[in-house]
Amino acid sequence: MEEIDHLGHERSKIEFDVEAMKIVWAGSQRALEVSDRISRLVASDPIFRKDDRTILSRKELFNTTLRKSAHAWKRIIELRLTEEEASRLRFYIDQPAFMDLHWGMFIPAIKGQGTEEQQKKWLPLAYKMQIIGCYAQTELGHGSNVQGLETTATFDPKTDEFILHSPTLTSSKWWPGGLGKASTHALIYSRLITDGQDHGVHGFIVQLRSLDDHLPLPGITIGDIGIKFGNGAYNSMDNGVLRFDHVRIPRDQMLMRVSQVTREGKYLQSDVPRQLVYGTMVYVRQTIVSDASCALSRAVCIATRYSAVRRQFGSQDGGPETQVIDYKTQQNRLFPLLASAYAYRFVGEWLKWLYTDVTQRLQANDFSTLPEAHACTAGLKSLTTSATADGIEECRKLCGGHGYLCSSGLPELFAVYIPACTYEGDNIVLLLQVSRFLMKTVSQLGSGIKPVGTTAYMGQVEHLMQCHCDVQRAEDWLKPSVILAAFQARAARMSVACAQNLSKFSSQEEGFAELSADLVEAAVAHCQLIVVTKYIEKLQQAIPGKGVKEQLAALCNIYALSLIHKHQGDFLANGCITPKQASLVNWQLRSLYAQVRPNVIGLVDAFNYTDHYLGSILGRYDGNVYPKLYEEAWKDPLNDSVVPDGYHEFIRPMLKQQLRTARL
Ligand SMILES: CC/C=C\C/C=C\C/C=C\C/C=C\C/C=C\C/C=C\CC/C=C/C(=O)SCCNC(=O)CCNC(=O)[C@H](O)C(C)(C)COP(=O)(O)OP(=O)(O)OC[C@H]1O[C@@H](n2cnc3c(N)ncnc32)[C@H](O)[C@@H]1OP(=O)(O)O
Ligand SMILES: Cc1cc2nc3c(=O)[nH]c(=O)nc-3n(C[C@H](O)[C@H](O)[C@H](O)COP(=O)(O)OP(=O)(O)OC[C@H]3O[C@@H](n4cnc5c(N)ncnc54)[C@H](O)[C@@H]3O)c2cc1C
Repeated sequence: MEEIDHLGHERSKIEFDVEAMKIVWAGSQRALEVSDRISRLVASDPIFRKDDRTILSRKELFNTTLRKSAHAWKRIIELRLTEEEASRLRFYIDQPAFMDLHWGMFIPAIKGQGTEEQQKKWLPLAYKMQIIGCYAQTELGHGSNVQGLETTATFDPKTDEFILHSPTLTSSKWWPGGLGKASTHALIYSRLITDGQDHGVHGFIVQLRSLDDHLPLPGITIGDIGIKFGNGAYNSMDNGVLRFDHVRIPRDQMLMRVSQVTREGKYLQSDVPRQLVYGTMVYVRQTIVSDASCALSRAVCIATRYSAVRRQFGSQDGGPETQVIDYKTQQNRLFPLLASAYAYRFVGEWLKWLYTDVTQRLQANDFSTLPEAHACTAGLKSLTTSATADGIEECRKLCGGHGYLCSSGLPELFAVYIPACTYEGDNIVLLLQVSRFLMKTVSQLGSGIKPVGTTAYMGQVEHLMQCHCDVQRAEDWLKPSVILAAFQARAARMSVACAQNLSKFSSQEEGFAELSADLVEAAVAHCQLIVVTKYIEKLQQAIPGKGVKEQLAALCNIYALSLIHKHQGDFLANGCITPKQASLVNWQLRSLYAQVRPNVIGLVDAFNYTDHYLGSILGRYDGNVYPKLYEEAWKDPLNDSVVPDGYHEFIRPMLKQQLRTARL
């Protein structure tokens, strides 16, 4: 049967080169080729099917995780996939699994915090999957406050061993992914005690389960922490609980790049900063920003395609009703999310560069950019995951009732995504780290230390405190210099106001506690400025392809102006713009929406997602929504029988009872 493209009319209107945009989104022609090839490989392999995920029991679901992971590993070896291809394979399989923590945290932690000797010993085993590792930091009683962890690792000089112990219930390790059922080893963060002295939290490699029969080793109690939010979703992951009862490990299993314990039990600190113990979190936070663009683009792709298919009201003379995407309210909710997906993509690319740069510097013992890398990864992780979680839910609402069906793909996407606001650092806790960095920057302004990198704008603080926005007409809002000036003035004024208010308190700590809500807002303003700046810088590069740069520029303006509109309270209260200029933002936004409207299907096609990856009937490439929704409904297990299983036991007696009552 001939396949009909229900979105063909939309595709015929596109004014730019979608294939060229696919390259921009993927990062390069080669990255697009890899992505395309691997996504098809996954879509065509029945072991990677995922359409039944929301109706599987927990045990069945976890079993599919094991099967998919083992099959993926087999394919990686058979096809000799490169690291980039393997990571794409993981992405398109699209099921959280213990492998994520093994490759994404256990291995990077050994690389970042292990000595050369330790890396030589452990990395080959981990690379060949002869051991499976997880990252066990969080405890039942403490997650955000890493310095408050309670697990102890006490050095015993008699045997040259550490004794790992969980002294209280709250010291039980709680949450680590892969810990519950799959991992054989863990990187355990625990307090180092030598000679009765507590040296704070350090990382230790600990074997948990036998490599022969997978049973827990003596002194170890271990299990899964239970069902999490939503059907399917993150329940494919075995987040675990772990307790130690005086478990002994050799001394050389403490990761010793940052500090060492000698054979005699002497504690030594190398000249690398203590914060490197937190280095794996910086690495993962950076990856989470790129992931945010993927999750948001996926939801936006579904909502955009469906909004072009769905029609409500407005039929003239019996003609078709209006496509819901043509309602200005729909555009005002959807297009800023589309723009955000692109914005997060570009800031994610930049953050990856920043992370690579700081890693190279650390290897050369240059630690100068570490505080900025920490602030940027923490802040952008927080900003992008919060906006993405809200954005996915908005996309569900943009799809009306059908968005609530699991077959729309949106409920599972939302459920799997929202913990990103919590893991790798609660988003508020992370923004408070950014605000500390900002307050330090402001306090150093008079001392001759020139702010650099993402805080360079603070160097013109005197100008930014009094400058006036230049906008007279709506089109003036299209000038990058005008947009940047407004965002810089807002960020600088909010930080300076916080710093001035902090100085009114007798202690810095008291001030921070009291003003934390304002400090978080200042941190958000700073992070939004980074995203806008990096998007504008991206547009200064050569971008080939007919109309591609124009579309990206329109989206950049939508991103920035929709933020000014949303946060106009900040911009107005700080005198960065006038009420008249705020209203011109809306005029310009409407005109930008009209400009991108014919191109939105092209802009989501450029993500190049397969129907398998999208996992959504509403987001199907061909837009053939209604017949497929109808077909899908009949596949529900409830429809296996016409009369439900409990009819004779529950429904029939009730009906007969009513009949008897009625006769009475
Ligand atoms: C088929 C398969 C085959 C192959 C697979 C291939 C690929 C798959 C691979 C990959 C997937 C990739 C990656 C994804 C992996 C996983 C993601 C998915 C799931 C997520 C799993 C979740 C894991 C976790 O959640 S782990 C636990 C995370 N925990 C936290 O984030 C805790 C948050 N708390 C903190 O970070 C800190 O405690 C704090 C809040 C920062 C406070 O710390 P502390 O009290 O010590 O600090 P102070 O405030 O006093 O600050 C002291 C000083 O230090 C500076 N600082 C703090 N942190 C850092 C840092 N990280 N770096 C640098 N500097 C730091 C701080 O600014 C202060 O500085 P000053 O003294 O100068 O002010
Ligand atoms: C799905 C998932 C996977 C995870 N995987 C892992 C893993 O693999 N390994 C691992 O070690 N951990 C893992 N974690 C744990 C995760 O890192 C922590 O849950 C996270 O760091 C938040 O810490 P918490 O739970 O202690 O939150 P809490 O700190 O208890 O937060 C509770 C509330 O208190 C607020 N709050 C806390 N401190 C402050 C403060 N100073 N100022 C203002 N407000 C504050 C927070 O904003 C939040 O609203 C995972 C968690 C989840 C949900």
